[in-house]
Amino acid sequence: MTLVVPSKTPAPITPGRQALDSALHQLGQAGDHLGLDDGLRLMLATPRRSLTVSVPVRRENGRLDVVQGFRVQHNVSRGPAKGGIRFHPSADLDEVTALAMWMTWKCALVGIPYGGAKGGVAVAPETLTTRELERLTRRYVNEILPLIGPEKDIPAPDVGTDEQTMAWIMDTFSVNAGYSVPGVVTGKPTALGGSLGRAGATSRGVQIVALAALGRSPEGVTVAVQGFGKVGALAAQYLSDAGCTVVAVSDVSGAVHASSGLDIADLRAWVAETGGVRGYRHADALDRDELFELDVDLLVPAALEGVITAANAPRIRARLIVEGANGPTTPEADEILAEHGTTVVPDILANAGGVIVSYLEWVQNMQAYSWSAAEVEMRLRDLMESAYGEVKSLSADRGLTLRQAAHVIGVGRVAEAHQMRGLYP
Ligand SMILES: NC(=O)c1ccc[n+]([C@@H]2O[C@H](COP(=O)([O-])OP(=O)(O)OC[C@H]3O[C@@H](n4cnc5c(N)ncnc54)[C@H](O)[C@@H]3O)[C@@H](O)[C@H]2O)c1
Repeated sequence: MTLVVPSKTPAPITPGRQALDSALHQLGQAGDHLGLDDGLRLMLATPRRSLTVSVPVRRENGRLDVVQGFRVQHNVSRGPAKGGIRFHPSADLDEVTALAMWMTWKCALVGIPYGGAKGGVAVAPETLTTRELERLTRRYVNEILPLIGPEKDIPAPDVGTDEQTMAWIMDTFSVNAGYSVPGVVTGKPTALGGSLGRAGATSRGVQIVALAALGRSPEGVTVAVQGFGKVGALAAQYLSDAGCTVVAVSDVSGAVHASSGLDIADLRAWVAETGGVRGYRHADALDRDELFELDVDLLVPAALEGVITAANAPRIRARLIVEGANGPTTPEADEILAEHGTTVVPDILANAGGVIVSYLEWVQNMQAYSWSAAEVEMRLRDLMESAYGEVKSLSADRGLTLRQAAHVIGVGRVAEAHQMRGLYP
């Protein structure tokens, strides 16, 4: 059964609505497999709390702009809500709801005691000065203040936000509380209680599951990565460090290709200097869309959702796709890839390294204690490898794709929590 939840977004279909439709489709499939009743399906399809806020921001030239912001807590049956905050012009309530839903299943799948949430502000951060960005962040936090807190809902970085954004959030929340509350956000600078290993955690997790799914020596394995931000750049770096040959990467500025392999450290330095991969001198320029069709072994989408569709899936030659991004593959594309025998390691498993180390950061904050980088990485590796093993074996036992198996496990654990807690009143 595919669940249909009324949308606040009118036609035409937006990218956010497509993401929410995909998330509901995946939930519907898992619900069928688990035999969930309609009432429970409706509970799981419906966010517990959704807040839309207007965020006024004073620009440097004195003009006042007002942008929309959102915070959605999809489910809190297993613990406090957890999920990133995105600053991107296409952020809307549907997109944020889909991303929050995926967070719920992801936390349950990797066995950490959180529910799912997400936040977004419909703004292009690169068009704002640092001071404008700080004012916008603080005002947005002030608007969503009633929802967040270390025991209620803990934000983290996502597209367009970073450690600095988290520092402003932590400060704004703490000033309002009257004392320092490091546990209100994760992905903070280490100077404020951030965890060692958090910055590269999502990418490290991508590397761990990619190597497990390859099932052979990484030497000679060719890789293409879409998106060269926080997740994509370090995923490319860690895969390259492991012995893979990263032949192509793209970002919003363009795409570059070198059949003998890119020097990822050098390319990261180029991006730090120029702002994008475009024009990198030791590689050829490539059309951004061509990256998906390259004859590579491994494809890592690490930008935005809805990029692998029925239109380009038939031309994908990679035998393995590891989803660094959330929701990069539409359900129609998923079917085509499954028919072609392409293995897709789904987002809720592949990019769970970020929320795992966020959880470890929060545990350290709540205990006023810190672990070494090696301890953090060991715990991350343990949780990623055991979740991968569970998904792989359920997929083999029941003839499911890895995405279906991951959803059956994640949705099943949340459904069980609901059933055990019962319904109040
Ligand atoms: N940051 C995290 O810890 C984390 C954790 C789990 C999942 N994710 C997911 O990973 C994805 C990337 O997040 P991030 O934190 O790296 O964001 P980011 O803002 O740091 O990077 C996004 C990258 O995507 C690129 N991009 C945007 N549009 C593109 C296009 N059309 N073609 C090619 N590249 C394009 C940007 O230029 C940038 O390089 C998102 O789906 C996010 O939800 C992030």
